Amino acid sequence: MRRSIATVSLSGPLADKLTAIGAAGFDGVEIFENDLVAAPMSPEEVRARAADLGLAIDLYQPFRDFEAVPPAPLARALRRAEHRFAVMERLGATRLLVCSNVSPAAIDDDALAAEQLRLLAERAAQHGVEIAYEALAWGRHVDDHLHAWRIVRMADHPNLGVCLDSFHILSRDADPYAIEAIPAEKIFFLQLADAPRLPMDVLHWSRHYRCFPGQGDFDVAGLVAHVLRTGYDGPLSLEVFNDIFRQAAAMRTARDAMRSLIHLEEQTAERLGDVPEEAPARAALTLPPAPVVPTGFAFTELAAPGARPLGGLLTALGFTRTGTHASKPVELWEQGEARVLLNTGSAESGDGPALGAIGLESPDPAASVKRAEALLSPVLPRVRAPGDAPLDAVAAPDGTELFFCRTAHPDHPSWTGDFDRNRRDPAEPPGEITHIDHVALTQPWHHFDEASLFYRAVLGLRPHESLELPDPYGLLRSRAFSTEDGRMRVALNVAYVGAHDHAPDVAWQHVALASRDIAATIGRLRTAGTDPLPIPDNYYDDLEARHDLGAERHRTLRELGLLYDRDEHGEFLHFYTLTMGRVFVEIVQRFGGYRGYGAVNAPIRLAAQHSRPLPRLG
Ligand SMILES: O=C(O)c1ccc(O)c(O)c1
Ligand SMILES: [Mg+2]
Repeated sequence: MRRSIATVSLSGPLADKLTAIGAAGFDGVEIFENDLVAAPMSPEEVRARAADLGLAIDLYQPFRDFEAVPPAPLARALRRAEHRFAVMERLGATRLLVCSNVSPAAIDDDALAAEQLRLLAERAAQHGVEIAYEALAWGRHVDDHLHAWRIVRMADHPNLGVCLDSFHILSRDADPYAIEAIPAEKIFFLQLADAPRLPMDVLHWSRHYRCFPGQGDFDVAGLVAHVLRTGYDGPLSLEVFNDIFRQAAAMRTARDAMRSLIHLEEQTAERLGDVPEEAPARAALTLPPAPVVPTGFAFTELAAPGARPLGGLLTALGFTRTGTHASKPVELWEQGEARVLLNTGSAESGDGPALGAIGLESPDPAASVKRAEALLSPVLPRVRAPGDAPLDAVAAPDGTELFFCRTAHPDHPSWTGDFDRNRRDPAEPPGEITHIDHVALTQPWHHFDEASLFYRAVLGLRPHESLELPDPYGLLRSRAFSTEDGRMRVALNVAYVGAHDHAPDVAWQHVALASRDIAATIGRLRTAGTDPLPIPDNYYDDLEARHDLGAERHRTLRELGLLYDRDEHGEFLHFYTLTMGRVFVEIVQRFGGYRGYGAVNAPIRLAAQHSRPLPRLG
C-alpha cells in the first residue's frame, strides 16, 4: 500500500520534516496547516520540494468547526474555505480534511450538517478539491465515524467522503467491523495511530500520547483489515501527536514510523488470514521476510575495561573462565547454559563495565538478520579474523549489539569455536546457575517507544504490561518483552531525566541469571567475601504483612537477604549484586511457572542502589 505520514508527527521545521519523510521512503505526506503557515517557503516551493523528494501531498489539514452552524458563522467559514482551496491549488493538494465541529455554537442537526457539507463539497469541486470528513472523538455532536458516514451519505456529493482515523475509533472502543459497510470510494482517507491505554480525557490523550502502530495497545491491524475488506486502496497514513516525537530527531522518528507501517502491513495480513475471500485485500499488502523468534540467550557480553572486579564477581557466583577468544581480548565465562563474555579490550568509557552485546539463539541466524534489515535495523559490519565463525549482528535502538547465534548445532559453525576452551576444569564443582533468565536494558527516555517496537517487530517478542515504579529520584517506566514460551525475555526501563543536581545517573543495565538453588548461590557469594545488595529490614516486616509464608520461611528470607514475589502461577525469589560501572547482576529462582520479574520489588532495589556509593573500579 502507499505509505504516508502527517507532518505533525515529526519534529522541526517543515523543510526538515519533508526531508526526513522522503529519506525514510514514504510515498506521501499530510501537510499540517500550522507547519505551512509557519514555513518561510511558498506553497509552490513546498510543492516542488515534496516532488523532488518523491512525495505526493495526499492531504491538507485540518479545517475546523465548519458544519451545523447558523448562517453567519457559515458565511465566515465558507470564506475561510475559499482561502484554503486557493492555498491547496498552489500546493497541488486535492484533499482537505474537515474535522467534526467542536464549537459550542454547533447545532445537533444531522440534516443541517449534511446540507452544509454538501455546499462545501460543491465549492471544493470548483477547485478540484475533495473533502474528507473526520469525526473527532471529542466532536460536539459528531464523535463517531459511523455518524460521520451517515452525514456524508445524506449529503450525497461525489466530492465528499469520510476520513477514518484509528485513534478516534479505537479510543472510544467502537467496533470497527461496521466500517466494512462503507463503500471504498467513500473512504477518502485512512489515518493511523496507536496509543497506550490511558484512562484520561480523550482530547488530551489524543494530542499528547498517540504513538506509531505497534507501540501502544490498540488493535490497529484489526481495524486496517476491516478497511481493506471494503476495497480501500488509498494510503496508510500515520498521524501521531506525541510530545516526545515533537522533540526527537526527525530522521530517526521517520524511520521508526516506516518500521511501524512495514510491521503493520504484516500484522494486517495475519488478521486477514490466508483464505481466498481475503485474497484481494491481502494483495494490497507488502510483506517483509517472516520474523525469526529467538529461542534463548547464547551469551551476554560485558565491556569490562578493568576485568578484575567482574571476573571476581563471576567467580564468586560459581562461574569458570573457560576460554579466551582466538583473535580478540575477550574471555568466555560459563556456568550451566549461562555464558558471559568479558571484553577486556573495549574502550575505557570512564563509566566502567557496561553491557555491550547480547547473543540470541536463533534457529536461522542469516534469516534473523534479513528480518532485522527489512525492518530498517542497522546491520553491523562483521569484524572477524579469517578463522572465526560468521556472526550476524544488528544494532538495537540503544546501540546494544544483538548477535544471532546457533550455539553447538551440528549444521552451523558455533561462535564458541572461536574460543580456546582449554581452561574448563572438569573437577570444578558445578554451581547452581543454569541459564540467563532475562536482560534488562535502560533506554533513553525519548527512545523508549522506538525500542518497544523494535523488540516486538524485529524479534517477534510479545509485550507484557507496562509498569510504573517509584524510585527515590523519579518514576521509572518498565515493560517486559518475551517469547511466547518465556525462554527469552528482555525488560526495558526508561531512564528519567534527572533534573536534580544530585540525581544519580541510572542508565544501568542488568543481566538476570537463573539459579536452581538461590540460597546456595547467595551463600556462595557471601563466602567469597562479596556482599549482595543489602535489603532493609522494613522490607521483611512489610513482606510478612502482605504474605503469610510461615514464620520459618520469613526468617530465612530475612536472614539470606532474598526478595520475594508471587503471581497466580508460582513464586519468585531474587537478589542483586552491587552495581559495577553501568551493570549489576540479578540472581533469580522461579517456582511453578511464575511469569513476572519481581517488579514489585524494584522500588526497594532502586532505593538500595541509590543509597550506596558506587564501588571503586579497577
Ligand atoms: O487534535 C485535533 O484537533 C485533530 C486534528 C486533525 C485530526 O485529523 C485529528 O485526528 C485530530
Ligand atoms: Mg485524524
